[in-house]
Amino acid sequence: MDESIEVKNVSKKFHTKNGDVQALSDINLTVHDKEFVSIIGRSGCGKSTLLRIIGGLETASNGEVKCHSHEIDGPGSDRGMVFQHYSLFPWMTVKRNVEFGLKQKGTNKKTRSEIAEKYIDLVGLKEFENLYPKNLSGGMQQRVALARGLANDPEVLLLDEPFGALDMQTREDMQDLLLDIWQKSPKTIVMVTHDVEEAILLANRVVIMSSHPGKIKKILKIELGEQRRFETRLTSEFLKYKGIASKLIRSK
Ligand SMILES: Nc1ncnc2c1ncn2[C@@H]1O[C@H](COP(=O)(O)OP(=O)(O)OP(=O)(O)O)[C@@H](O)[C@H]1O
Repeated sequence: MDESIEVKNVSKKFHTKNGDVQALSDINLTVHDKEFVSIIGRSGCGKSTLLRIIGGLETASNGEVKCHSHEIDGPGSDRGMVFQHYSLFPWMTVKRNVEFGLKQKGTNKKTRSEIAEKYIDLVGLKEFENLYPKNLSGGMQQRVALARGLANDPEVLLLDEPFGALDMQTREDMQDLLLDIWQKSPKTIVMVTHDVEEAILLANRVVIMSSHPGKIKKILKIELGEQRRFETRLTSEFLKYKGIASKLIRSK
């Protein structure tokens, strides 16, 4: 399998007026092409910092980070990010928001309209494509953000707590949707989450981090097959993984 993301000996220190914060220490992680990796750990363990370094929004203090063998030195269209707080453009309709990245890439009007409509339909917002973000609920805005991330078709999709602000039911619907999309057309995804079940249900591997400084404690391979659904959570294998991961997160 080809390597998509390579993180080698990465450390990150933030300098603040109250002193230095060692957010990450000696992180080594390889994400393969079309692999789904989730990152989980206690608050402050450096999950978002690691994802932001991969996204090129933050630079590592030490070590190297590569995407398809190219050193990452800033954001790039090969890596798309979806955040918890949607970051939609309030002055653009749903459709324009989804089309935005395609327009930046120079995709012609007809093609970007077709692609945007496909993903808007996929996330169940067909009737809302001409509305503005302020007229949508949080869950709907999150679906727009996901549609935009997918429409850009980056080689790597980086998701930072993408469903964190949603109620449980909407969150589960979104997880099902993401599973469905990933099973139909796999792509490399790295997702940060606080939710152990979400991490296990969606991923091929779960990276469990420890805090202060943020380190990788364990990488858990999840062998639940490709055809996962909401009901997979009820299986004994799933509960076994949940038990192992929960214990690792709590352990010192
Ligand atoms: N820009 C920054 N300046 C200073 N310190 C920072 C900055 N960003 C993050 N940190 C610190 O780095 C550490 C890791 O933060 P990070 O946001 O990556 O953790 P996290 O695991 O994503 O947390 P959470 O689960 O609460 O979102 C924390 O101690 C945080 O205070």
